Amino acid sequence: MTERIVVGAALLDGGRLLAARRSAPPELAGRWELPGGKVEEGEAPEAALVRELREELGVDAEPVERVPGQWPLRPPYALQVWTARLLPGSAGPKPLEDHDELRWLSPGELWDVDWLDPDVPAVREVAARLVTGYASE
Ligand SMILES: Nc1nc2c([nH]c(=O)n2[C@H]2C[C@H](O)[C@@H](COP(=O)(O)OP(=O)(O)OP(=O)(O)O)O2)c(=O)[nH]1
Repeated sequence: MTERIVVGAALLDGGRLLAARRSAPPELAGRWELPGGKVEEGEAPEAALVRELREELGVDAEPVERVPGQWPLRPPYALQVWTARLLPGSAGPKPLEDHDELRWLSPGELWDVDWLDPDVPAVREVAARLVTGYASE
């Protein structure tokens, strides 16, 4: 079975990370994730990330850097994560699709939300980078 990639965005702004609460499907609703979605056939993952952030949150964003690692989801899917930032002039994120609540989490709040299980190691990687400050502008 060919592996299919789901991209998640660790959208960072002012040293905070955006978390999004899923509204569907029922088995995932209420859990928190990095906004994103499935990479389409022939699409680059970075392009999928930009597209999904526009569709789901109404923002103009750009990928910054791949977070090392890949985390298995329900086969054939696997999660890859990029840090991302809002472009100048972008609207602020709104839960337009798939989510019913958004939260900007400071480093001390990263574990206040109930992340989907596969996101936990990804958020841990992002947390290590937030603390060392490389993405905290
Ligand atoms: N977007 C996203 N999905 C995640 C994360 N962690 C995780 O387990 N998932 C799961 C939830 C879903 O089963 C799947 C992604 O599906 P999705 O519904 O977000 O993707 P999509 O927008 O492309 O959906 P669709 O076109 O099939 O409606 O991966 C995450 O951090 N971000």
